[in-house]
Amino acid sequence: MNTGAPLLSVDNVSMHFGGLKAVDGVSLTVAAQQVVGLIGPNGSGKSTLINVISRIYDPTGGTVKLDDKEIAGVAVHEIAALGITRTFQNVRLFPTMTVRDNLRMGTTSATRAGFVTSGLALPAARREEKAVDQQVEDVAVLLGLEAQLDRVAGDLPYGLQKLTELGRALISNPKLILLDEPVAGMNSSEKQALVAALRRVRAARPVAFLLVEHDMAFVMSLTEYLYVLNFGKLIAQGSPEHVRADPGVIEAYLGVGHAES
Ligand SMILES: Nc1ncnc2c1ncn2[C@@H]1O[C@H](COP(=O)(O)OP(=O)(O)OP(=O)(O)O)[C@@H](O)[C@H]1O
Repeated sequence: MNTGAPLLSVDNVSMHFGGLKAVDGVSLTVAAQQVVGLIGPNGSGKSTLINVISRIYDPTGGTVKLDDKEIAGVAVHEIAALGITRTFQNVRLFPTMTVRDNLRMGTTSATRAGFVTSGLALPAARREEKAVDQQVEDVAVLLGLEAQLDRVAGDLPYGLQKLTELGRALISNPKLILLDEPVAGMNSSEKQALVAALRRVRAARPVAFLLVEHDMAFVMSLTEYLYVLNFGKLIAQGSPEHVRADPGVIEAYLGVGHAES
């Protein structure tokens, strides 16, 4: 699947917190429109790596490139305009705002400036606001959220809040969405709804995903390629079938189980 220059290229990235090597010399790539999984036992460095890619952390070492351009120096609030958006392990919506307004918050700063200045009723600003309205409608239809647009986000069931968060990540037409444990806390019908929504998104939009998840059934059903972290280091990579049979991966997971038993 990895033909041509990768969309995302993580090269020898480390993130140390004092003496703790949370991520230690990790390299991985994500091709355009590919769905890649990042798995590993608790504390293996998955979220830390997602936080480096989304510019929450400046890595201690290594480089991250999007479309062959280094993203070091890009501010965290500028990363969506570059083409990388994300969802969080715990839902981070504006709970008192409507779904529609939460989705609007995902538009990039250039578009939002248009939205604010539309108070001046400039024709260009009005056109831009209409375009944002259309983007919101399109994403809501794609995710099955059209009936929820005027509901207050905090009143929605958990699964719909997670879909709203995905919608917010989609609204700026990113090249890459980082999903940090998207099904954590979901019941099985909510998980199925998310899998179906992600399949629709893939069919409709040219977007790649890098997803961190513990739920193996979810990972196996969606990803084309997997990377496995343990104690901050990459210990395996390959197709889901290949990784599932890798003795080092089985040991990493069983090791956790043994330590707990
Ligand atoms: N801001 C921080 N300061 C200090 N240590 C941190 C920080 N963030 C993470 N760590 C540590 O780095 C290591 C990796 O944590 P991380 O959250 O990236 O793992 P994870 O693989 O995402 O785990 P989980 O699956 O449990 O979410 C852990 O030992 C964690 O305690």
